[in-house]
Amino acid sequence: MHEVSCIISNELAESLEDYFCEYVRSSWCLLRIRDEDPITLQGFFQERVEAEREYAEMREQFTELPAAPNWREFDDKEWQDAYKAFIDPWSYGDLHWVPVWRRDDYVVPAGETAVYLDAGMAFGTGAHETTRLMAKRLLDFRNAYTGFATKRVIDAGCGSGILAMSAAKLGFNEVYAFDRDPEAVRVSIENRAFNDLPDASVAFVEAGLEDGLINRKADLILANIQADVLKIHAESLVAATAPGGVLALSGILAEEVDSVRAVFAPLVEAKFGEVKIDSRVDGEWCDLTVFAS
Ligand SMILES: C[S@@+](CC[C@H](N)C(=O)[O-])C[C@H]1O[C@@H](n2cnc3c(N)ncnc32)[C@H](O)[C@@H]1O
Repeated sequence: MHEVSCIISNELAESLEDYFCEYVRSSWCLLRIRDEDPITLQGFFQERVEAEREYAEMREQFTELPAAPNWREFDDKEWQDAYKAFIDPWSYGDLHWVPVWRRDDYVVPAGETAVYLDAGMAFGTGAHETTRLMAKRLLDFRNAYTGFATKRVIDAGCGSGILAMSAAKLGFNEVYAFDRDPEAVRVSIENRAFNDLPDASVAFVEAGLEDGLINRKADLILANIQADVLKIHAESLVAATAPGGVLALSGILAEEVDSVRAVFAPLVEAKFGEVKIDSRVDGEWCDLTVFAS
């Protein structure tokens, strides 16, 4: 495994976030451990030539990136151990997210639900606040319905498949998940197999928000994608929400929540005649959840 990294300015980090969103670049991340630290651009690749190609493409657009970034090579075991050391099981209510390599030593109480995961290069280890906010909405939804098994769930931007598989394992039998990143779809399908879920129990499809929601309706939509993208696709997200359903949005920073609400509220009011929107906070992140009446 090859790591490429360099320190970048806050302004460049903002532009790169938009770039990563526009072009699928799942091998890259922006890292700041403590508030006072500078931001590091970091990429992980199996092949160094692939890293060099993507970095060179980025430098064409962002000329302030250094010509000679830092390179580090890990052997596969060292890399796997470093990655695994960061990820712990997490549970909320009766739902447990367990790294696959902890399958044998993590005890799931009888009658509770475990989802086994290896997110690999996809987003969705279960460690992020934005994912956890969605788990809470999923459990609220499950708890609100006794006949819940007939409810349809969509996971928009499924990453590792963590939310879609949680829905399937909690008993929802019409779960449709999509992501525009082919690597995320590959990882999701692999995770579905780790969980012994039949293919038909949760569909994982490569699609973007512009086409993934066409002709679809769901009683619960979970969309943990960044605020700007949610705003662009607000009409399709509201259109895909069934009457009486729930549209749960995440990936929203606290300072962005009002602007997301301002885009969604009039659409919800126009479609459902009433606006019931709730928001929860976890660290610097918020969700925004619409209850369609
Ligand atoms: C923050 S991750 C969420 C992953 C997972 N659902 C979770 O909650 O942990 C966002 C995911 O949305 C995908 N994504 C971003 N923009 C998208 C778009 N326009 N259409 C579909 N997927 C998108 C990304 O590839 C990424 O896997």
